[in-house]
Formats: sequence, structure tokens, C-alpha cells
Amino acid sequence: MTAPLVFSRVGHAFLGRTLFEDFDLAVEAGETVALIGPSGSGKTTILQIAAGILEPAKGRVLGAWRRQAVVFQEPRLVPWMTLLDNIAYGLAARGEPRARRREVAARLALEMGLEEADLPKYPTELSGGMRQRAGVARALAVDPDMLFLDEPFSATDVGLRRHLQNLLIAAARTRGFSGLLVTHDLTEAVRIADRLLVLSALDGRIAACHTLPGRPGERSERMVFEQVEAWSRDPVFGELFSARERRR
Ligand SMILES: Nc1ncnc2c1ncn2[C@@H]1O[C@H](COP(=O)(O)OP(=O)(O)OP(=O)(O)O)[C@@H](O)[C@H]1O
Repeated sequence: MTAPLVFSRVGHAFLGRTLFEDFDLAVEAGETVALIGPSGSGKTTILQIAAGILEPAKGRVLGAWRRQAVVFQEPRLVPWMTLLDNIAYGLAARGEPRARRREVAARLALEMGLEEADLPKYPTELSGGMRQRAGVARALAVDPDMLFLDEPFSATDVGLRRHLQNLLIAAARTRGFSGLLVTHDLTEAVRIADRLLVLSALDGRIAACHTLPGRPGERSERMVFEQVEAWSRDPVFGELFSARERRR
């Protein structure tokens, strides 16, 4: 079976400055790959190229999925739409009948820990955490087989971040979608991903690639902690992350 997302010798530059060249990546069906690396190494650019938001300057990107969805750091809800209509937004674009849209959106909202009473509220009436939950629900509502996650939980506090990570891991297991995750948070990558690519600060090259043991959701907190601790001592990670990022 061919991988749903393949980058072959992809290169990109902004304003004449080469960000990366000859970048290769294959994300397999049902696999979540985390891109981690220092600020400016090109993680978001790679994700945007994969999601078709940005055209690469060089190389080929093959995408073989039915439906994609993106979860951004800032959930980007439409301010004049209710929570329910925001979550149903992608379904409306797909032409699903209104009753069906509302039914799916309400189910997803509850699955993400939102409450029935919140559904008619507008984004300004919601907390940041509720908006973030809505962003994840909106992405899952379209039943994607490819999910792009650009620092999806970095603006949420530690408790909620953990909770949303667990919801996402559970959703990936039951729905079987592939994922590309951009994060600064090594713990998040070790919890959510099957494979981890570490980008180099210097030229966006892959400095390291690690397949994580077991499946997301099956790794104990201790195992995650020990893996992150071990990598914190690894020179590849040591060079790439500040002490603050390693502590998160
Ligand atoms: N539209 C743009 N025009 C010009 N330069 C850009 C543009 N988008 C990104 N860049 C530059 O490209 C580099 C890589 O950006 P990118 O957002 O991909 O990095 P990143 O690894 O995701 O960083 P961060 O972790 O800080 O989000 C940065 O130096 C950034 O300033």
C-alpha cells in the first residue's frame, strides 16, 4: 500500500533564504509523525506544504487521502457563528444536510468535553480551552483520514493539554487517520506520535528520526517521562531545545 503522504526531495525558500532542500518524508496510513525542532527550522512550512496551503519551491508532494483537516494553535473560530455551527462548518462546505450537520457537530462537541448548554454560545462567550476543544471537534467532524496539527495545544495549560492529547489519541485509534504534528513539546510528541523527526536549526535537514516503542495511548506516563529524559541528554536534542522547552 502506498503511503498517503509522500515528500520527495522537497525544497523551500523564503525571500531567497533556503529553509530546507531535498526533504523526504512518507507518512503511512494510520501513522502519526511528529515534526520537532527549534523555532524557525521550517516545521510549519512543511506542514503547510503537506496541507496544500503552500506550494513548495522544489520537489514533489503526493497526497492520497480523501479528506484532510487542520488543527491550528489558535482555533480560528468564526466569531459570528455559534459553537455548534463552528464545529459543523466543514460539513456545511461538504453539502451535508443541516440536521445531519448539527447531529454530528453536537456529538463531537460532547466527545471533546463541551456541554450541551455551550452549543448555542458564540466564541467570545467561551474560554480559551473551550475554543480549543471546538477547534479539535471541528476538525474531526469532517471525518478526516489525514489530520494536520500545528502546535494544537501549545496555548492551553498543562492539564487541558494532557486531556486534549488523550482525546486525540483515542480519536486516532478509533478512526485510524494519519497525522502530521508540529510541536515544540517533546512530551507531546512522545505521547501522540508513532514516529518523531527532529529538524536541524541550521538547514531544516532531518537531524534524527526515531520510531517510538508501542502505540500512542499504550505508553505509560513513566515510559513517556523516561524517553523524554533520555532524549534530553542526547546531544541532538540537547543542541536543539532550550532548557525551558525541555521542561514543558
Ligand atoms: N511567509 C513567509 N515569508 C517570509 N518568511 C517566512 C514566511 N513564513 C515563514 N518564514 C520564515 O521561515 C522560517 C521558518 O518558518 P516556520 O514557521 O516554518 O518555522 P517553525 O519551525 O515552524 O518555527 P516556530 O517553531 O517558531 O513556529 C522562519 O525564519 C520564518 O520567519
